[in-house]
Formats: sequence, structure tokens, C-alpha cells
Amino acid sequence: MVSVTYSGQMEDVLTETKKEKLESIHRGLYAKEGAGSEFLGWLDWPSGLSQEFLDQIKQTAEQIRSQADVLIVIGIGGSYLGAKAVIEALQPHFEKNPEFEVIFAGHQVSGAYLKQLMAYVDDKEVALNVISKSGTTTEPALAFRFLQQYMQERYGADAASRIYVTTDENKGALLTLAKEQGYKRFVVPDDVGGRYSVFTAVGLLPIAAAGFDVERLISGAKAAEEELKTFGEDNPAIRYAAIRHSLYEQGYTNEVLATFEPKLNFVQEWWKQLFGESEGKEGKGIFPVSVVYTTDLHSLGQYIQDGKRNLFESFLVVEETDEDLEVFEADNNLDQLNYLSGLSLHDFNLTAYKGVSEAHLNGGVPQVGIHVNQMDEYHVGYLLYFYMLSCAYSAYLLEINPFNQPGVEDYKTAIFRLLNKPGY
Ligand SMILES: O=P(O)(O)OC[C@H]1O[C@](O)(CO)[C@@H](O)[C@@H]1O
Repeated sequence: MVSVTYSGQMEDVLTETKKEKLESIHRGLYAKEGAGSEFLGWLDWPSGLSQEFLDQIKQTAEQIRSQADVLIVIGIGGSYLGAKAVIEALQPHFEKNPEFEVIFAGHQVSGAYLKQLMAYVDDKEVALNVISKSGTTTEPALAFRFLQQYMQERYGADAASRIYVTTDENKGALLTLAKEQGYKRFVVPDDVGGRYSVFTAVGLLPIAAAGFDVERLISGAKAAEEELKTFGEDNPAIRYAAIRHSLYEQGYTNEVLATFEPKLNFVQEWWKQLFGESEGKEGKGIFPVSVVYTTDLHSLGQYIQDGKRNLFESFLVVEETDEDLEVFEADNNLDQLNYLSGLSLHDFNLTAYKGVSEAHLNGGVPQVGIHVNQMDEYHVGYLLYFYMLSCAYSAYLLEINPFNQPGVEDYKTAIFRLLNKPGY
């Protein structure tokens, strides 16, 4: 379902020592041992999901769609990127959904954004889904302070029936508030970290509300869970982790995730958080960057071709598309493009992929390809699970705990001190 190609030799990547190390990581992972193993709930989450839970998600999504024209999803990091990635990958570019929209908030602190959002939804029926595992993250909490007041002013006592909270089962300011106000609640499991939470209510409720088939999404993730659990050189999750690590050891410390499909832009953003927060610790880790081609061939392409040689490129290639255009023969050929007639734009991109990959390889940029058949719920589910699993292998190869993020506290402390937060 996902296959991984590499411009180098797999024998050089999967040395005997590396295979032994990967095998031991594999054993530790599935025995749920090793650093951060208390956060391995995502590993068998898709297969453990009950129909009852999925039905509850679907029913709540239906309720939201029947009471509102807009769902505002408040969250940041793992509490927004998974849903945003799936929705953006699946929805049309334009006319997204004239009857129902999902809009995100609380992923930055822009007064203009929030003010304009409240003005935008003023003539629409609104529901809120506020998502925070800790229940204390400042950006979503601030956005919720404004939006909760907005809802209460607009709907009075009925506001509570339009507010849905996804947070920890036992702790956090958001939980206290939700209980106090009687908001419907969904749980972020203790053993699933934010960036691994897309298949929990964190991702599923907004995705279902946006009108997508969460059962197909979970079937894809479940297939990935099943197929990728076997240890072997052909396991794509293991191959990708091993290639990344081998390149890292050779000094390629930056990975550029490239795609030709603008709808995958938020899959790239989700991937950046996943790998960046999982691996970037103790002075180690590959810095994850992303580009959308051919757009960025006209900006960052120069650097990638010719700049400092510490980066490798991984292409996320979607093999098939269901909507396309074919270049037609023009009578006058004034634009001199008749040589392309008969070619579909998708085929143009697949050829561009080959050409760019060849040129960048010649420029000293090692090439990795992550190939997926198509973009639908099933394949996105498969792909996201693949990345999560591979990320765990990759971080363990660096001898890093993939599931914590101690570094994000430092900037928070500095901001709180400057803002005179009590206790800082
Ligand atoms: O869901 P929460 O607790 O609000 O956290 C949001 C994000 O903030 C972080 O804790 C730090 O950036 C991420 O790991 C997490 O996804």
C-alpha cells in the first residue's frame, strides 16, 4: 500500500549491525518496552477501536452537522494537525462544502484572525470542538475564552449543547470547565501523545464532521497496523527509518519532504510535527522541512540543487488521481506547448518527479520515494499510520525517546515569565 524507494543501495543501509538493532527495536516496540513505552497506545489503536466508539463519533458528527453550518475546531500541534491534514487531503480545492465548513482556530494567537472568524460566522449556525490533551495549552485556551463567550452571547443556555470538548479523562483546566458547563466530552487516551492522536477522537470527530468516512480511514490504518507489524527488510516503515538513519550518519541532517500535490501540504505539516518533536532532542535528529512542487522549484529549488550538501529529499508520490486534465493540441501553437499534447497534468507531474529527482541526485541530494496509490480515506489512514510507526523506529535508532517533547517547555516558561504568569 505504501512502498519506499531509495537512490542508494539498500545493502549499505541494512547492514548486519543495523538489522540487529532494528530487530531489537521491533521486539521492544511490540513488547511495549523501551523509552516512552507508556505512550505506545497508538500502536494497536486502530485494531482495538470498537464499532460502538466509531458509531458515537459518527452520531456526534451528524448532530453537529444538523445543528450547525460551521464547526470551529480549536487546537494546536497534534490537537489540530491530524484532522487538518486529512480534511485538506480529501476535500476539493474550491467549493469545499457549501453546506458545512470546518474552520480551525487556536493554532496561533492572531487577534485579527479570531475577530474576523467571529464576524465570518455571525450569519451562520456554529458549533465548537475544543481539543487539548493537557487542557492547559495557552493558544487554544485563549481562543476558547473568546469563542465560548461568543457562543454564550449568541446562544445563551443552548450554547452548551453546541460545544464539544476533547481532553484528558481525569485532569486539566479544560476538563474542569467542561464538567462545570456540562459540555459533551471525548477522551484523549493517556497512552497516546498529541502527534500520534489522529485516529482517536482528536482527529476523528472533526474529520467525520467534515463529511469523511472515518471507518474507511480506520480500515486503512488497521491494514497498515497489520501489514507493518512483521519484521523484515521489505517492511516499508523499517526501510524508511533505516534509510533516514543511514543518511543522517553520513551527515545529511535535513530531510526535505516534497510533494507535487498541494492538497498534501498539511500532511507535510503534520509530518513535520511528528518527526520534529519525536526526534529533535539531546542535540540529535533530522530537521524536517517541506516543499510543494513545482511551486517551490521556483524558490527553494535552487538551494536544494546547489546549496549546502546536508540535505536529502523524500518525495511523497501519489500514483493515481481521479481528476485530471489532458493537454490539447492548439491550432496556432503560439505558446509552443503542442509537444505536450495528449499528456495529462498528472503525468506531467510524475515525469517532473523523475526529472527533479535525477537532477537533485546529480547535485548531491540523496533521494527517497514514498509511493501511495491514491488519496482517499483508506490510503490516508494507511499513510499516516506508516509515518507514525516509521518515526518510532527512526527515533529509537537515534537512541531517543520518541514520545516526549521536553524542549517545548523552555519557550513557554520564557513567555510566561514575561507575561507575569503566577508561579513564573
Ligand atoms: O493537546 P495539547 O495538550 O493542547 O497540546 C498541543 C501540542 O502542544 C505540545 O504539547 C507542544 O508543542 C504538542 O506536543 C501538542 O501536540
